[in-house]
Amino acid sequence: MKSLRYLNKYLVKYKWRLLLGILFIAISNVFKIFPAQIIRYAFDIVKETIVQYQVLNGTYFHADFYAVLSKMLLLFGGFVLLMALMNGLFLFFTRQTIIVMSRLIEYDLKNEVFKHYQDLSLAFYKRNNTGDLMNRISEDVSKVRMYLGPAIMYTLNLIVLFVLVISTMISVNAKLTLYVLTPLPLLSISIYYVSNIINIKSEKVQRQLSNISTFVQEAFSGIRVLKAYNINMEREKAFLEETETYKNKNLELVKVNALFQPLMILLIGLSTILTIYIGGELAISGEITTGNIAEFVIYVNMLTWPVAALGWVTSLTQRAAASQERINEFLQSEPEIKNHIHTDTPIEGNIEFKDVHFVYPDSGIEALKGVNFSIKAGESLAVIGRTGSGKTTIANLIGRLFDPTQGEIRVDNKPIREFNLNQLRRSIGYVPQEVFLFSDTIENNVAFGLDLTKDNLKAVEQATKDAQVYHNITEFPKGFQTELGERGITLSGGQKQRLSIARALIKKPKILIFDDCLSAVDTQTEERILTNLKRIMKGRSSVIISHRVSSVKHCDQIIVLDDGKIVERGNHAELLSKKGVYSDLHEQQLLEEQEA
Ligand SMILES: Nc1ncnc2c1ncn2[C@@H]1O[C@H](COP(=O)(O)OP(=O)(O)OP(=O)(O)O)[C@@H](O)[C@H]1O
Repeated sequence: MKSLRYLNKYLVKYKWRLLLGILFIAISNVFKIFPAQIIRYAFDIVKETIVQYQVLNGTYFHADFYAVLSKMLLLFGGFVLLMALMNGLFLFFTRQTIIVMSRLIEYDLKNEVFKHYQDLSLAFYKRNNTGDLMNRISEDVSKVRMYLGPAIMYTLNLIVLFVLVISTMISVNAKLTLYVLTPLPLLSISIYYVSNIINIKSEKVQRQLSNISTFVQEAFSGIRVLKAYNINMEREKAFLEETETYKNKNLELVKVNALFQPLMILLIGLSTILTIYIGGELAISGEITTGNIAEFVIYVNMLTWPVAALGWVTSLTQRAAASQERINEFLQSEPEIKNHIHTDTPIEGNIEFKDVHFVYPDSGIEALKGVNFSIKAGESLAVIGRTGSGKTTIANLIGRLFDPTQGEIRVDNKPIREFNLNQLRRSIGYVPQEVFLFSDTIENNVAFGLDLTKDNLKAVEQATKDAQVYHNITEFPKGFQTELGERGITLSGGQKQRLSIARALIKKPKILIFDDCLSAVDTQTEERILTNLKRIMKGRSSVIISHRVSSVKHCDQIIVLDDGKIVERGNHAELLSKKGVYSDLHEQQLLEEQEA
């Protein structure tokens, strides 16, 4: 339960709504109590006057007496109706304050969790799977909302009602009060157990539903592979198994749910029977009136739902506490990469790696083992090497997605940590190996956060021209407004890569990093992109990571990586003359090209 204390700051933020809610709960309950007393009064009047009415039978006053009595009862009826309406009105206000407060806190909490997610480092995302991250921001926050809304509302309601009803009941007859309230704790405890079983079973249903969603989502996004391997039958069978499990879990839940209502009605009925039986005895002995019995039946019925809700609320609160604990666990995880500098210093683009070592925290793999190089602003550096040699790691370290485990990275002759992290990342145009396009228009995918002003629209056009993808876009019937499906499935691999390049170029970055992003582009288009790059990147630095010699041969400096170490360095001509790894790679790729 301690974890829920975290939410107190939000309760303080919305204190006025909460206080108003409490006031409305109190008022609505007062309107609930009055009708019971009016009914008791009416009962007693009818009981007392019915004898007189019978005595007057046949006299002149008989009809008048009837008219007065029925008018009075009609008035009482009207009163009860009015009270019910007022109760309803204040119940509406209660929900408008407390339930709205819970929705506002849910909104704030979701935003807080998302903002924190954004600040966390890549290592955090490696450690936690996407499903878990999504669950905490959606399901867990919803469970916490149930505590802030219904749980708080029903608890307050119960407290207010208890004070009002029980004190009224005791003032009528303490003995009867004691007897009729006895089954209520039993009701509360049983509801607690039943709702716990319901919750456990619903969670199982929910989990199975997520399994089905993941299954279906993978089936859609991997549709090409599935079709190519023609394994429709196997997938259908697997899907059938998943839905069968879902059905069975749901049927179990339905069974327990079916128990819930009858159990409640049984226990409520038990209290009513007790009220009438013991109340009847007390009325016979003259301790209470028959009107009091009617009044008590109403009180007992008024109490049963809030008392039953107590069991439900306890179970809700326990679940909310567990969810909040999971949320807190994420909110308390600190980003490994911290930003201590909040002032912007213009970045020129000089980069220096001084004996940089890097070990991935989760796998323990030493991806870089003493890497040294420097790039002056305006120069281009190529990184070439076998798969797994550490090329992407260099890109990751320049963007401070990780910090080196040993050695130092300097930008403009200053340790990289002394730059505002946000500004550093804003100054870098990074084209990753795996292109990710959002389900949005081409225009928005390239502009990527920039306002679509007239100037920016021009820049989008220019960037796509520089990335050699403009003519592809204009060929689509909707041009730049073409919507890209999930992960851009309407585009070819090469088109996606070029769109991703355009997205980096539009930023006019001081440092441009191409991480093997020309692999799906033919050599002629590649040549044109690289020529455009020379023009755009004048005075800015570029890092081109590739497997292909054709992508790196024009760079000012080329480093060849092998198992995290630089094994050769120089420009294209120098490396060819060395007749080493680079020259072998060049020959091999020339041969492959000729064969192709
Ligand atoms: N996030 C990570 N967590 C743990 N280990 C990693 C991570 N990323 C890369 N590695 C490991 O670090 C080593 C270097 O990886 P890196 O991605 O830098 O290679 P690369 O040269 O870019 O390879 P490729 O050309 O295939 O992209 C590899 O052994 C890889 O398995």
